[in-house]
Amino acid sequence: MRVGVPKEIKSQEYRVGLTPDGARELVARGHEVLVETQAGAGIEAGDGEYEAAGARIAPDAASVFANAEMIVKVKEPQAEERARLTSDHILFTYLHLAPDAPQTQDLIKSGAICIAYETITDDDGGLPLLRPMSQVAGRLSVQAGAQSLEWERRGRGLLMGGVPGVAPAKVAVIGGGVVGENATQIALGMGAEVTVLDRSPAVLERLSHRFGSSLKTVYSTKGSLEQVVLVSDVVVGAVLVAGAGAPKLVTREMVSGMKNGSVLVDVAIDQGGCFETSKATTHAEPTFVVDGVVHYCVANMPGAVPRTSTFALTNATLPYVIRLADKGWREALQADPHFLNGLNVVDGKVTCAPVAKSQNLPYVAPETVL
Ligand SMILES: NC(=O)C1=CN([C@@H]2O[C@H](COP(=O)(O)OP(=O)(O)OC[C@H]3O[C@@H](n4cnc5c(N)ncnc54)[C@H](O)[C@@H]3O)[C@@H](O)[C@H]2O)C=CC1
Ligand SMILES: CC(=O)C(=O)O
Ligand SMILES: [Mg+2]
Repeated sequence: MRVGVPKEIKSQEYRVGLTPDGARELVARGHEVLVETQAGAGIEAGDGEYEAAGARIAPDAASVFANAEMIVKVKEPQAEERARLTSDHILFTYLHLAPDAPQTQDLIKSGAICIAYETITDDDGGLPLLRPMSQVAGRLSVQAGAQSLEWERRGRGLLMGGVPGVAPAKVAVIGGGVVGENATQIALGMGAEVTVLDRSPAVLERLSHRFGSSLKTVYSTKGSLEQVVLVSDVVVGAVLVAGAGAPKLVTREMVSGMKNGSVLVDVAIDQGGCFETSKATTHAEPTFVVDGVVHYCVANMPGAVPRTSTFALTNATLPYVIRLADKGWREALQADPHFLNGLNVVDGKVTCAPVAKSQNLPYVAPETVL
């Protein structure tokens, strides 16, 4: 198969969909790899490294899209990239379609086979291609929260861990999955006072077991959530209902009741955000203030650390890229119902139930399109 890797064009996105090592694996299996010039600049993988791995370098995105059967990316295709998609393409990348009607409409119109990293499942009930970026984003969320607490950044002027004799910041983490667990680890490591809320008792039990009495766990209800949020200095939003728009758990009213200079970090912003006052921001201008509360809502947080993130991402995605290239999309998805859960849009039909529901579109079961 001809596999194309365009340079990412989302604001401040320096990851790349395939490393030179990944290209080497595909080439060794008889596939052709076409990489846009400078696509690996953010991980210091020059064109020469891709060429040494057996890939060809394309001068621009247009020639990658025109000559590749499968496009492997990191972020959801931007409008300019969507315009290049045709019914001859397989698109394999993060999509986050539930809150994104314009993208969904463009993918429907393209006729392409669109497989989303974030809805592929595994036997343990996890999301193996979201997991590595959730690990990165969870850890980064606490760094972002700590920085946003600084006075010059319009925060309360608190040091996350305090110092002897002065109390640390209070951090609440809503959602104790992969993002939540990684945020908890870093926040506790920095010396913050940390509370995790989740509506799954099993999740709370797992975290309580891992972190012991240094972590407070709270079963999440409207009432308990409000109580914790109102006294917190930093709140990390880390909930997910796979494929669906994030539930708005923190209301505008709760936000206005928070202390001035408190910080909300909405990691769930890629699924629309779990704070009512959130709107997506970029690394160029990551924060804004509503009712005195600093909001950090960057939808591609791992893009800030492209080296760590690209390698972590491609460790997870490469085996799936290889299966698609070796077998073709139909056979690869037929062989694995978890992989099939990644199919979001095909031939103009929406095959991911939560996406169809979020946007009032007809749903077609993915098994029926194979
Ligand atoms: N902004 C960014 O750059 C990035 C964002 N993300 C996003 O972070 C979010 C979280 O991802 P993961 O941790 O991997 O998901 P996960 O599935 O591992 O964890 C989500 C947790 O939320 C809990 N939850 C769901 N609804 C809830 C509710 N109403 N109240 C309390 N808890 C609730 C679940 O029980 C689960 O424990 C996703 O939206 C993901 O796409 C992930 C990576 C990067
Ligand atoms: C998962 C996601 O949104 C990201 O890695 O950018
Ligand atoms: Mg206020």
